[in-house]
Order: sequence, then structure tokens, then C-alpha cells
Amino acid sequence: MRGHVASSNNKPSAVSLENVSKAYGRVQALKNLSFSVGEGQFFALFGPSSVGKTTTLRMISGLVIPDDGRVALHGADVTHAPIKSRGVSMVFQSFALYPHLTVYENFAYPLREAKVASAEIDKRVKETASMLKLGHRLERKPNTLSGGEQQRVALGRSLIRRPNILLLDEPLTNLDAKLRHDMRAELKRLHRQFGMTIIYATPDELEALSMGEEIAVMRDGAVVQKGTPDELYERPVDVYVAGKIGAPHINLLQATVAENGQSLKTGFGSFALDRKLGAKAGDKVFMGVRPADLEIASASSADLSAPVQLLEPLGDVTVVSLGEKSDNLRIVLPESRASEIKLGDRLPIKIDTHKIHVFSAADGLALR
Ligand SMILES: Nc1ncnc2c1ncn2[C@@H]1O[C@H](COP(=O)(O)OP(=O)(O)OP(=O)(O)O)[C@@H](O)[C@H]1O
Repeated sequence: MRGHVASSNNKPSAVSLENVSKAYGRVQALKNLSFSVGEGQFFALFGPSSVGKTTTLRMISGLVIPDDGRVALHGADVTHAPIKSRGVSMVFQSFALYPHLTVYENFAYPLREAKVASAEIDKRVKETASMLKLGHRLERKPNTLSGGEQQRVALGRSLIRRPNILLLDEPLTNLDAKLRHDMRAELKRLHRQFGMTIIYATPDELEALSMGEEIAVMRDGAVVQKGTPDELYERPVDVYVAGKIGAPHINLLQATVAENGQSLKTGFGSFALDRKLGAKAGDKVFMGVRPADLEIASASSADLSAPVQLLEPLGDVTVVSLGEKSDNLRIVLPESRASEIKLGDRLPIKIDTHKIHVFSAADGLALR
């Protein structure tokens, strides 16, 4: 996939991985993985545990050499280039700080190594500490800090070098909810201010969607789909991506393609589609519809009606599950509307047919 090296405007990508593979003994951590990241982009690498996110970042930084494939930075092949020459800085999930040095000296260390002048070091240490709310901890040693504070020191030690490419491996995992929220905003601000390329690995969907200008969704050591949050939400390539992107999760109903190839039969009745599917009558599929694309309608305009099985209040909205047997449809209602509803009530529902996704039951791929 040579086309991955350059972005659409022919400028080289900041980072490009082409068909890289890596095995650890019998574990195939990465399999023919390819993706590219534009210069200055905030890019998210998203997928569950063990999918290969850390291995991918380590390969970009030079800590792991691929068994096969090619790694390029700014258009130059670095597959076998030494770590130091790459201009890449990585914050690990399990951060390693210098235990005998104070927070100040942990921050200053990479700059002293790079022979930066003391006045500049002092300025940057204080700036970084204040940004990470560590100004009052500068004289402490790492082992006297909380896990979250230690993680922020690790982050600061990478940021202070103003790297061209910053790799962040689940950097906010150890922080409490409030600090995570603040740190996300801080990272976005830093990105705007310094314009470096950031690749941010996370198993957290909301984090990937809120941080990433583009997101690569990973499964089994490969990228299944790369796109903006909207592209992934609107046009998932398969049932896996559809299920990973969007909260509450997309509804997936077992369905059969009807005679005309243009409607689906489900446990909730038949639904006309706005297009003819590339599938045969009788083919088994999944009909995907997002909770947000269902609404309560008047009885005369409803596409289906079903009893309320479960009400899950989430504060300002409530997730309402409808259905009788195993088939189940979730819709999201404002709390004010949901408060009028009781278990067992039959609700008339309208589906936005333009928003129906169809996936092959055989291989999970989207049928357009
Ligand atoms: N040094 C290693 N030796 C052996 N196996 C490894 C090594 N590093 C990674 N693996 C294996 O490779 C696979 C991918 O691991 P990786 O750490 O890249 O996943 P991840 O998506 O970052 O997961 P997590 O979110 O849990 O960190 C896993 O099955 C892991 O056990």
C-alpha cells in the first residue's frame, strides 16, 4: 500500500505504517497493519486491550522493529533507524520516572541532556509544571506523589522536549474523572499551541472520539477503519466498528432480506430501505439503527410499536429498551419525556430509514 505514504495533498504524512507485522513467539501482535497520520494531526488509535496499540506506538518510536513492512516519518524510511534519530517522544502506560530526582529535575533532565541553557530550562520547567498543576510538587520525589501526579510528571517530561511527534499510550488511565477531563482539554490546548503530531492510544471510545481529529479503529493487530468521528459514526465499514462507535451502542437486529431486496424482515416487522441492497432475497443480515435515530411518533405515523422492557435513567436522558422476546431496541429520551413512561407501556416508534445500516451476517461487512 504505497499510497499510504503521502497524504491527499501530496505532502508526506508525519507517520506512515505500511503492512507492518510483528510476532512475539506465537502471538501475532500486528498483522499487515497500515495507516498514516497527517502532519500536525491529533490522531487516536482506538481498540480494546491486547489489540496491538502499544506495539504500534513502540514501533513508531523505534523500540520495536517490525518483522515485515515499513515505517516512515515525514516521508523518510525509518524502519531500522535508531530511536534517538526519530524526533519522537513517547509517554508509556507504565511510566518510569527517575526515583532519586525531584519532580523539577525529572522535568529538567531531558533538557539538560540536550544542553539547553539553565534560564530556558527553568522557564520551561515552571511552565510545564503549572500546566500540569504540579507547581507545588516540584521539590518532591516521585515516590511521594499519587499515581495520577506521577503520570502527569511522565507526561510533562515528554512535553518539555517539544517533540515533533508525541506518542501517548493511555496517558490518562490513572487519573480521576475530573482530572481526566481537565487533562483532555489541556492536551488539546497544547496541541493547538505547539502544532506537533500526536498519536493517542486509548481503549476508551469517548476519549478517542473527543480527542481524535481522525481515529484508527483496531482489531486483532490491524486497522479495521480510519476516519473522522463523523465518518466512523455515519459509515462504519462493519458490524465491529458500528458496535464500538456511538453511545448508547447501535441496535443490531437479526433480519432477512425481503424479495425485492429493498426491505428487511425483523422481529419488529418489515422495514423499507431507501436503497436496493447488493444482497439476495433470504440473505441473513443485521439491521443496525442507532438509538438516536429512533423517535416516539404518533400511532398513525409509527413504523413499529413495542412494550417498554427497561428504563435506565442517566441524568438528563434515559435509555429506554423496548421489545418482547430476545429482540431489543434501545432509544434515548430526554428525562422530562421518559418520566411519563412506565414499564410495559407500548410506544409507537418511527425509524429514520436513511439512517438504517445493514451488515452481512456472514462476514459482518456493511452492505451499501
Ligand atoms: N514483549 C512482548 N512479549 C510477548 N508478547 C507481547 C509483548 N508485547 C506485547 N505482546 C502481546 O502482543 C499483543 C498486543 O499487545 P499490545 O500491548 O500492543 O496491546 P494493547 O492494545 O496496547 O493492549 P493494552 O490496552 O492492554 O495495553 C498482546 O497479546 C500482548 O500480550
